[in-house]
Amino acid sequence: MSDERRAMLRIRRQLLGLLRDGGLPATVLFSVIQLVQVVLPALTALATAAVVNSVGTTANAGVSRVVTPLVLLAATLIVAQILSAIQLPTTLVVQSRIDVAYRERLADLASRSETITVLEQPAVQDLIATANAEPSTWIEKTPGQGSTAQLLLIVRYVGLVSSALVLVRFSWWLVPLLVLPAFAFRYLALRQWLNHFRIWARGIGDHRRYQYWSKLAFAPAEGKEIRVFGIDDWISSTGQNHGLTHMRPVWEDDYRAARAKWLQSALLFVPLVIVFLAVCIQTEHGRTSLATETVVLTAAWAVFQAVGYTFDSVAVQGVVPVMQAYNALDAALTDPRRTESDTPALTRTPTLAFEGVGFHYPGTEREILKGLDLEIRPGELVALVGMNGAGKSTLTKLLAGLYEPTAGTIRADGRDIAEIGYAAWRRELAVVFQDFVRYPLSARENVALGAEIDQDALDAAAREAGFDEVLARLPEGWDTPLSKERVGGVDLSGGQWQQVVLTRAIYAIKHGAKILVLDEPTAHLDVRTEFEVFERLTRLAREATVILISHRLSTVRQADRIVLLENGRIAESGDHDALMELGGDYAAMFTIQAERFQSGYDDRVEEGELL
Ligand SMILES: Nc1ncnc2c1ncn2[C@@H]1O[C@H](COP(=O)(O)OP(=O)(O)OP(=O)(O)O)[C@@H](O)[C@H]1O
Repeated sequence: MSDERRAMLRIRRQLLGLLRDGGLPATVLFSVIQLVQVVLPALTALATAAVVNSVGTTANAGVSRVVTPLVLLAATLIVAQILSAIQLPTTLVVQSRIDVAYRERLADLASRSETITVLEQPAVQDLIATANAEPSTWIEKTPGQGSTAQLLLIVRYVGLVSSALVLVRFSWWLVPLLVLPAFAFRYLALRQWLNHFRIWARGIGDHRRYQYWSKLAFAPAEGKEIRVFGIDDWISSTGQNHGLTHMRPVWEDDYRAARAKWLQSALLFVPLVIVFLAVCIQTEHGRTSLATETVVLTAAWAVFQAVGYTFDSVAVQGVVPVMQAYNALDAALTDPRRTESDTPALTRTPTLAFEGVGFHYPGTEREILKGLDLEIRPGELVALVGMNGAGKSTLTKLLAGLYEPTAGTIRADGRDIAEIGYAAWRRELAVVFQDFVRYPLSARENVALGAEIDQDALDAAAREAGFDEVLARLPEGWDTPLSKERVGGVDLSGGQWQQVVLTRAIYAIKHGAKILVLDEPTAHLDVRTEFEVFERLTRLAREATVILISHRLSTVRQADRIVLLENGRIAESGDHDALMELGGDYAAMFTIQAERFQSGYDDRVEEGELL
């Protein structure tokens, strides 16, 4: 068996396995409906034959002979109606349950990698986009649609066997006469579909561009510019051009396919006509009954229905790229060292030690950190300063275990944090990144982020982050959604958002986190608010170690220690007075900033208040 076939078989098995997620009752009901539906044509054939048969004998045997077959026929027709009525809702329930479970597994998979190194690879991002299974085109299918289609493909063979069994009772040669052309019909129809599929997919780039340009007109931000610049005609014609470039080859293929349909039609009708004529001639000569004729013709048509239906195969094809991407992600994101533990990694605030830490980002050569040594004592407030691009944020990402050092080790009380296990280690940290996420959730949810709600601790954290004043102005206080897109929601300013994430970090400390890492948490705050927040952080440092990155040297001067990062190493380290006395780069940077303040650069600060 070729590798391609083996891979396809694996995906088919996987799709069938997904049916478990549909829930037992719904999946069983779905399967029964499909099964009954495919054997119904054979049953209908038999019931119809029984009716036809009984009509001929009524005169001799009385009305009762005809009632039973009629009831049988009516029952099959009623069952068919009932099944078709509940088929759609059952299918939707099964499909959506499978999709929900699949997406949960995919999210689990994405968070399985301890570091974000793999996630940053463009190839992995492409896989994630495909595995996400959000069909934006008719050729793409979700795992739920694929797995129900795969089940149907199998069930249809049951339909084929039941119709073949009915036929074989009358004449064995009817089976190959009908089944073989039916498979040939299926082969041709599928080939045509797959070709259509390929042509459609080839122009996917133009299709996406068409979608982009078509949506532009409705987007509020772009809508502003479109109106101001008067470019609506240009936008719509550009979109249309992409649409036409994509669709022209597809339409040409449609015409070609329509012209080639005669062969498929011949495969469908010639055997049926032969069977029809053969049965008619036999009936004519009294060798077979009208009832037999009815059965044979109905069952013959059912054979074509069972085999000739290709949409299920097309649906399975539509989910193949999704499952391939999922399997590739599964392999790429499996981290053999992952440790799962609910117990806290540390019992007390540890001494942190960066020992000869070197680092370059994956896929790049440039050393961002070069043999960096730094020790941070428990409860110390360390300010990390340096020029743009010096590697300050990189250092915090290494501390959070998002990347692993390419040289050296980071230790907590002597233990390598990689050995502790990053998941357990991160529970000891509260981190505010520069590019934090603004969740469209309530203020309370934005702060607690899934942690248990302790309202007193939330209020205290809000006070310490200076967020309490903003909260007081929010229409629903803690319950106010922090997004204009939510009903009753509000938009916060950049500085107010920073107060939200600061509150989140302080709340985490109140819930046991032992190290607070703040990457420019106050850059958007006005100088006075920043100063107040910093003062509160100084008090917080008694509960936890605080590592703070800031460019405002006037604010960080109160830190226990200021560490200047330069060329991937620690260039200067000490408290403000010691570094000023040293007269190095820190002193120079501080003097420049101080002069700017004194010359009235920021009139919100009273001279001398912060410096
Ligand atoms: N994901 C990444 N992949 C490759 N290079 C990166 C990545 N993130 C950052 N860098 C590079 O690493 C260097 C250090 O960046 P980093 O963000 O650590 O600096 P920083 O000291 O925090 O700067 P700033 O003060 O501007 O925030 C920069 O040159 C940056 O371009």
